[in-house]
Amino acid sequence: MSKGKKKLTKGQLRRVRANQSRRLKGGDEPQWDNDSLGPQLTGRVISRFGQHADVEDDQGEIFRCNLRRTINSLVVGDAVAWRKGAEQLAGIAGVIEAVHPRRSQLARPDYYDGLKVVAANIDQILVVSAVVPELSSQIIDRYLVAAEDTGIPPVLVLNKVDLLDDEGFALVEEILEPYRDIGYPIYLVSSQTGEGMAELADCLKDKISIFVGQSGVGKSSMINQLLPDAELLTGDVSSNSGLGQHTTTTARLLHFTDGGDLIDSPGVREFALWHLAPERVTWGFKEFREVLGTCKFRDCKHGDDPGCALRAAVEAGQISTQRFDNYHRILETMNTDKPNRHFGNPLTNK
Ligand SMILES: Nc1nc2c(ncn2[C@@H]2O[C@H](COP(=O)(O)OP(=O)(O)OP(=O)(O)O)[C@@H](O)[C@H]2O)c(=O)[nH]1
Ligand SMILES: [Zn+2]
Repeated sequence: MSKGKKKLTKGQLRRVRANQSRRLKGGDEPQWDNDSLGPQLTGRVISRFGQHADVEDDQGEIFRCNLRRTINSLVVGDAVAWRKGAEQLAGIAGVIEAVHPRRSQLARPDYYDGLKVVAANIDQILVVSAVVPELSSQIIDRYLVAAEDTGIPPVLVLNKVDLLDDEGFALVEEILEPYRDIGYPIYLVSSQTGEGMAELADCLKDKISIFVGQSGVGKSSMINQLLPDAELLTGDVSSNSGLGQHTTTTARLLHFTDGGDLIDSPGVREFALWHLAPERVTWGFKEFREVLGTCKFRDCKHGDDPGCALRAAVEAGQISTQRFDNYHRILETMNTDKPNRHFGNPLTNK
């Protein structure tokens, strides 16, 4: 403000403030009066950016919408009630009025918001690993714990099986056996030769899935095969709308060729267990649950503690040694990673 400027009266100040807050909340966006809005419709948010969201209606048509100010959280995957405007206003086709209750949600740590929800109504998390560069049960367990924490069922996918000979297959089966035993579905695939991909497509049908896994395991190769239009993944819907380049960093919902949907975004892919308390990690090993609470000491660390029921179960062959060892290694690395635990990914150290 320049020095010579006259002070505003109280009324002027109030109006300026009201305008400012309206602007912050997207109040400068075009609004329809009730008469020019159609009947309430159902739809699904396939992309969210700033004060807008792209809503897909039941016929598969996409409409860019404003949000009613009463909506305080809206993410990709949300089921919404919305109305179409009589005509488009500045590229906006309608307004989202309400968000239906979510059956699941995925959050990631955020510098400003603590945990930030990034996607909703996900039915399954595909934990992708690969023969190359490395098949690590510890990395699988990290993702499984993170998935268990969300309550969204995980599915294991092992890619690049084209690189395995018979001996390799036997080794892989050995590593995967503990997961079969505790009931996780497992798909062995090659996105290169197509082996196992039809079965995987079947598992994706009628569900909203996300793919997680370390860089290089072949998520993109796999997704590109399963999607009708690979460029959609990095495509920028906003380029012709004048609304800026928001979509490359935001999560998006896309449709698989054989049915089912994918939610994809860099943020979602990086999802991991930065933020979990040690007890939650223990709980994330789902076969431990029936034994937990039966150790001799309530604060049992399940190490060398006397009367540890978990260790006894491992010794009795009820719980896999591989899983038990991974559990301890994960806790150790979480302890040493503490300073950046909330803002870095322990899987990639980024
Ligand atoms: N042999 C073989 N190689 C594969 C297969 N699937 C993917 N690859 C190769 O693995 C490498 C990594 O594949 P991407 O699809 O980029 O892996 P990604 O998981 O998407 O990696 P990020 O994009 O870094 O997250 C590429 O060189 C692919 O060609 C497969 O089934 N068999
Ligand atoms: Zn114990």
